[in-house]
Amino acid sequence: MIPSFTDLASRIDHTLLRPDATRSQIVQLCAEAASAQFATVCVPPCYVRFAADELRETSVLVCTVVGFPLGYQITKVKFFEAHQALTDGAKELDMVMNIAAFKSGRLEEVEEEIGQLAELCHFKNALLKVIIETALLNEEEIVTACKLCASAGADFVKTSTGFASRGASLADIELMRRSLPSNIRIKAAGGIRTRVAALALLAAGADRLGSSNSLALLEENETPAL
Ligand SMILES: O=C[C@H](O)COP(=O)(O)O
Repeated sequence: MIPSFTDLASRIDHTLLRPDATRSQIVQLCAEAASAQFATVCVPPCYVRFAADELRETSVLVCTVVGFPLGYQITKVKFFEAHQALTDGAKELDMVMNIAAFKSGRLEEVEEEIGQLAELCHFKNALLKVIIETALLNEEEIVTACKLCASAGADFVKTSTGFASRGASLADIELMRRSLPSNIRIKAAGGIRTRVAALALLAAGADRLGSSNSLALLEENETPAL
């Protein structure tokens, strides 16, 4: 079933994570999110407090990133980053999994790190999304990463940072949905540019979408393209 405008908007994180993002662009992002009623604005950590202030009289939440975009920061650094973001007003954190440790077979360390951040988020009534960066993983690794995120207490598993060689694909979402328990949600992100692509990702099992082109996803009359 095709979601209504409001339902679709409520599944989107209106995202601006470019390194050259300015304060005035964050003001515009927040105004657009309030008007369209997106789920969150996803902003760089340095703008969390500012965005929370801009959105204080709206229902739009602030989301930010941790260990972004490469994921190989040590746990103490990620924990501090997460703690500061939550103190500044973030209600959702998109944390990059330690892909380097994962690829080295150090799965317990990866799970322990996610578990620490999940516990912190839940203590502060916030949600943790874990970015596994599917562009860097094969199918077996995607399945393993999903199971590890689920057992560590993540609320969502997210496909991509938007800074790797590719973003979310339908195949990623289908595989992730098959690999995750039904209570763990999926966020598709990276390169989602059209309403047709957005609807296909939702139909494949995504619960949330992250896009730096969110307004276009709400447009009804686009040229179909994936
Ligand atoms: O987390 C979300 C991504 O950074 C968004 O990627 P995008 O800029 O390709 O839409």
